[in-house]
Amino acid sequence: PRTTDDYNYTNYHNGDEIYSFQDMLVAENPKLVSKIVIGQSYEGRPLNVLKFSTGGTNRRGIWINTGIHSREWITQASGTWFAKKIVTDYGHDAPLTAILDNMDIFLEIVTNPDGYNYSHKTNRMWRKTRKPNPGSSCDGTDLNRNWDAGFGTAGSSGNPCDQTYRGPKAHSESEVKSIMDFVKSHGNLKAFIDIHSYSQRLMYPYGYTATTCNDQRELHDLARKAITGLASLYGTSFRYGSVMTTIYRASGISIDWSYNQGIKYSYTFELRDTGRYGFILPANQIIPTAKEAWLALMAIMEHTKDN
Ligand SMILES: CS(=N)(=N)C[C@@H](Cc1ccccc1)C(=O)O
Ligand SMILES: [Zn+2]
Repeated sequence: PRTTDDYNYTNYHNGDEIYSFQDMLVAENPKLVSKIVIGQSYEGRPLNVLKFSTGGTNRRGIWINTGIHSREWITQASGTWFAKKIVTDYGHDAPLTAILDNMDIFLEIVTNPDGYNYSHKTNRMWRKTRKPNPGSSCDGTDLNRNWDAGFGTAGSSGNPCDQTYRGPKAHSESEVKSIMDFVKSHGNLKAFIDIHSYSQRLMYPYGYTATTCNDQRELHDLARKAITGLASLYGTSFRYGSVMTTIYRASGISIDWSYNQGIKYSYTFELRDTGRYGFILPANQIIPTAKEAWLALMAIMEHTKDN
């Protein structure tokens, strides 16, 4: 495709195609979109973050990432659709325009580029990174168990052959460390949203402990509002609540770390479906999935702007 208008959003794309989409989007919208390279993956791929900003200096920001688990292709595809939606709606949709007139949005679409490449070329069901583990024949670390929040406690594995292998130590993986460093250097992020698939859930901290987080009431009410908006489009139903109570104990997860950094509106999505297709969601569900999820994201972003 020569432009992001004739990019085919109804299909899945490999890492190179998504990276060229990102460059096209920046070139087409130089006053609204820029690309920040926050680091590189183990195999040397750039970790690209799209910044959507209408000005100001270090405005309050919203962080969104997709594709931490490479096989969850619906999330990178939705992230691509979100990026195009933002530039399309700015100046035309009043709620989105108000968000961007007050806040910046940071979107990392291919958060695990090595794993994503591997899931296209070699093993569709690959989840982790591609860094070898010394002393083991099993490669890769689970980027959603490597964060410095309850790291190494129950809810992750110390076995490199497990899908939830946490890595040798907290933020040992460059893909996690790069986001951590960016979040800390920015210092003014108010929302942190990590998008996964599948099982149709919207969750907030904590995963590493059964302790109720301080903002549980507000996060629960906002989650309910968000999934109500999501369901208004096609009737898709999401469960919601804390990670621990809604899915299972999970330690070293992104949103427990971001919440403990003081980013109150820390959420994680599990997009479609509930298991019929699982990670292999048919491409004809990409746009409906992205459209309904966008309604939930808008509810969270509007609330963040106003609080
Ligand atoms: C199917 S899955 N791997 N996306 C499920 C995902 C659930 C989860 C998301 C966010 C935080 C904690 C737990 C995970 O185990 O990482
Ligand atoms: Zn996942």
